[in-house]
Amino acid sequence: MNQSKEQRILNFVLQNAVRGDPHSVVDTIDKYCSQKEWAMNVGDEKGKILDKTVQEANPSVALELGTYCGYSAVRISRLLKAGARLLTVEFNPEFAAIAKQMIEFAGVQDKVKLLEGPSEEIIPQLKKKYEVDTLDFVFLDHWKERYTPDTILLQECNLLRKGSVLLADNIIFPGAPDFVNYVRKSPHFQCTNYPSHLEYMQVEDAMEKAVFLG
Ligand SMILES: CCCNc1ncnc2c1ncn2[C@@H]1O[C@H](/C=C/CNC(=O)c2cc(-c3ccc(F)cc3)cc(O)c2O)[C@@H](O)[C@H]1O
Ligand SMILES: [Mg+2]
Repeated sequence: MNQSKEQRILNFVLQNAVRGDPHSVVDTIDKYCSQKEWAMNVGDEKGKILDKTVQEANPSVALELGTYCGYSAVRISRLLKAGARLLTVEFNPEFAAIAKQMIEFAGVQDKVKLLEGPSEEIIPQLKKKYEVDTLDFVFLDHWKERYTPDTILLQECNLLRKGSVLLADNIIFPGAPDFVNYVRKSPHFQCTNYPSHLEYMQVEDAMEKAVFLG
């Protein structure tokens, strides 16, 4: 049976990137998805905004919602300090299997824990099952209509602390209007908008940073 696009992306990385080199894995995925088949990785332009936000936050514990092929998991984890970790959540088993191989090939498996399941089930387990106290950084890149309910759930589960940084992809395209309204209207978040472009396209997009104020 013919391969999925995600399998083709992984194969291209396995054949063209440098094993153990997360930077080369990120660049190789960008090369494939800009030249051969578009895919919904955050990409290099928005990836640079992600990099800066992660470096500023310098998280000990980071969470990603929506692993997909593992592009941003590799991109984030390559910047983490020794002993820091990224928990990434993916509920599609095919995508989780691809991402697992991508993470291992990049050599960041000691920093990344892939949690397979829906975010609304995983988030309430983070404290007890995954020994999380609070989250220093959260990257939201899963289903756009889930950004708001999951942000509320993170607060209900006491997973945010004063200064926790949320960064959301696709604020313009496909768009997350209820999330933007929610965080910008909330007295508990200080928001910053970062205009950019949709991955691999000349289409306007943006990221939104929302810092939890406690
Ligand atoms: C139970 C559903 C909510 N909880 C969830 N828990 C765990 N994983 C979840 C998830 N939702 C979705 N996922 C996973 O996240 C990923 C989904 C991401 C959704 N992203 C998009 O739709 C998206 C879409 C575009 C896009 C842009 C232009 C266009 F023409 C078409 C698409 C660009 C992006 O950057 C995107 O992020 C998948 O791997 C999916 O399996
Ligand atoms: Mg996205």
